[in-house]
Amino acid sequence: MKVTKLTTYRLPPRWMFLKIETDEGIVGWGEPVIEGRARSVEAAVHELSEYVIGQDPARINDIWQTLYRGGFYRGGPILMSAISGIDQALWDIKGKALGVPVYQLLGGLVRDKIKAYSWVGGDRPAELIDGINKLRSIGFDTFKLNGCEEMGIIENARQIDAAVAQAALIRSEFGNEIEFGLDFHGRVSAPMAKVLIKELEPYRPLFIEEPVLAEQAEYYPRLAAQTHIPIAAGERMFSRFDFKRVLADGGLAIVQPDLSHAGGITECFKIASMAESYDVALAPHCPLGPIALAACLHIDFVSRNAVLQEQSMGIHYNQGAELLDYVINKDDFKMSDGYFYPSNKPGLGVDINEELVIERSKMAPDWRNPLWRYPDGAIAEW
Ligand SMILES: O=C(O)[C@H](O)[C@@H](O)[C@@H](O)[C@H](O)CO
Ligand SMILES: [Mg+2]
Repeated sequence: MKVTKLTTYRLPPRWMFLKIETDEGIVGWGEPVIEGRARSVEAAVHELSEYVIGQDPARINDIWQTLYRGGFYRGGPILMSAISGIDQALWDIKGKALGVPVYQLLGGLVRDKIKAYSWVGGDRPAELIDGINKLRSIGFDTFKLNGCEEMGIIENARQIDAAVAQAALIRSEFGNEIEFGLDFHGRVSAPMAKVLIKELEPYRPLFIEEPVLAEQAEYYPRLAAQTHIPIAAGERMFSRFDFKRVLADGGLAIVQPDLSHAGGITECFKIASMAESYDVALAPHCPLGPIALAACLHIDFVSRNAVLQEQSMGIHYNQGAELLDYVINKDDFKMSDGYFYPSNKPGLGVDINEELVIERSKMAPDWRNPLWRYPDGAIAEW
């Protein structure tokens, strides 16, 4: 079998799908994208396609190594997201050619289901109680919300208290009936992370995500030493080589590689195993579409240290399309009582409605995240 064509479709809300065709008629789908830089990743996919077209799609490892090492420069969000989507599509092809789900090719199920969590509250957390109640009614008991709004490098007590108040409100309303992660979203400086985490201790969030920016990863062990709250990060790390330093330095209780940014199934399977060797949990990051989510689930179903799966149903970013809009059979994502269950379909197990994809790709938005500024006009981390 040989790869014959790579086609990309930028789509609402802010996604990109990649279709890889072969000379035997088997097609694989991937989701290479960096939210807000879709066109850059699209260019990277097509630049890398010369190393994929004409190749045997079964040789995923060799293609991955060629894409990663073949251009001298390597890593980073754009190239690794392009590699991720190509990798996902190649695994989809392999599973379809062999008639088995990808997780069977990775050693089979290590669990019967994986717990999902849902975002609540949006960019500037609001209506948390209503949001959580609505999501509880469809089976979720684990949530994630932004831990704060803009946070100055040195912030005043009012902002700190406002951030803490939302955690206090959730605990006072729901006690320990539900769990919630707080995503600092990289908005918090290292000095303020110490202050905010200390004030949050009494409310016992399930984890604190990206307490500082990935470029400040040396603070993870220092922050972990001052708190009992598990620290999570990983969406802005792009290969084993980013994760190895962080795992060796310690501090992370949960790694959150993104299957569409950190090298795809091939690389994230290895990252999951590296994390397990440090007794670190896995919770793949996935605010994206159905192909990315399917790729995450295959890794969840073969990784003992997988604990939680992010998914984007109802996420505040999904304006113009929802998670399963482009999926022909919504039951591909069997979900009940807040858990996802493995699909028995071959490959990634997602049948994409290509006709709809082609039609909606004609109105693909150039999504951008908001640009936040402090009162003094300086750029704030969003
Ligand atoms: O945890 C999450 O889902 C992420 O922090 C998410 O909010 C961002 O990755 C966003 O998608 C960037 O545009
Ligand atoms: Mg996050």
